[in-house]
Amino acid sequence: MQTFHSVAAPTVAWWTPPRMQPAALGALAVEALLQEARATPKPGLVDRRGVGAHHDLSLPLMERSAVALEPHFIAMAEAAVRKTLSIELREELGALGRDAESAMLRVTKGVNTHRGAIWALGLLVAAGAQGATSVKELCNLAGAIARMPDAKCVQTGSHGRSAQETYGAMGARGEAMSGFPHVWRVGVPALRGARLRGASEEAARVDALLAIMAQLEDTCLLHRGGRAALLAAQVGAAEASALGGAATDAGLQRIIALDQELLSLWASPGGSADLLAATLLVDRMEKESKYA
Ligand SMILES: CC(C)(COP(=O)(O)OP(=O)(O)OC[C@H]1O[C@@H](n2cnc3c(N)ncnc32)[C@H](O)[C@@H]1O)[C@@H](O)C(=O)NCCC(=O)NCCS
Ligand SMILES: Nc1ncnc2c1ncn2[C@@H]1O[C@H](COP(=O)(O)OP(=O)(O)OP(=O)(O)O)[C@@H](O)[C@H]1O
Repeated sequence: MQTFHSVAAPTVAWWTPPRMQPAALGALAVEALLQEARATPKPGLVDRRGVGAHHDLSLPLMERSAVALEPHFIAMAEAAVRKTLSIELREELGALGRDAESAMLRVTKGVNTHRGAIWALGLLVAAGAQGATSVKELCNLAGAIARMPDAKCVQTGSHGRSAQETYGAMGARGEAMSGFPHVWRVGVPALRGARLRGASEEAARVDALLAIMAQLEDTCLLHRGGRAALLAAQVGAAEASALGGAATDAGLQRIIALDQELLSLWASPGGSADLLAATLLVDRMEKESKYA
């Protein structure tokens, strides 16, 4: 008769992926900003073709600004390694974010190249440094940090605030406090869906931008061109996506027509561009953390 010996159950060691290091997070944030700025064609925005609806921006300026932000993203990640999730961390990130804005303005001689991006990518880098790895975890944790009060943040007038007062738009703060829904629910699925359909990497990035533009209440558009500009951008982006996006001739034609519409309205979807950079960053962070 066969005897059965009891076998000790194997010890299950919970494997947690190693956290990404601050230097790596800073480098990925800059890479995402460069990829966003260079992605072409983007309606109304700076890209490799030109300056879009901007008199004070250019691709070389966006690139210099992005590179100058690297030590600031690293400092934000280091703060998030040192401190637990707390108001102290929120306040330190706020101070570092304001330092990063000052550095940006020094490099660009006063031009706002990356204000919204410092906010969004700074929060996401901090979430990565705290150990979040998946796209959803990163957005959730960044949202939790954004929802904490920062007593040291002095509220000054901004275009986003005036769009909030005039149109009730929640803007960059609202997007972050809601856990970046336009990144994990819209941008990342659009980026990965386009790649799966065989689009080139650049076309997939433009398609992710279109998906975000079609849904976002972008305070850059509202501030420059009111509800008419926001509607033109949302409808045009949705139509370009429906026609097949940047990988198809019909989609490309609609993108170029939208570019013309936005230029005639002197309007630019800067918030959507920031969330494209955030999308590219979390997409990479999730992949890198699997092998970190
Ligand atoms: C929250 C910020 C972006 C200010 O927002 P506000 O709407 O008042 O200002 P402003 O109009 O100058 O900039 C908003 C920028 O956000 C982007 N944006 C616009 N609409 C949206 C949107 N719906 N979703 C996301 N981003 C958007 C645009 O690029 C725009 O330029 C930020 O500058 C800030 O206050 N930072 C404080 C420093 C801080 O706490 N940092 C912490 C972590 S880095
Ligand atoms: N490729 C890009 N082209 C243009 N803007 C971008 C791009 N990528 C990101 N942005 C975002 O758009 C914002 C710039 O938009 P805009 O020039 O409308 O803002 P502003 O300086 O607040 O306003 P204005 O120039 O009307 O006075 C930046 O904060 C930046 O984060």
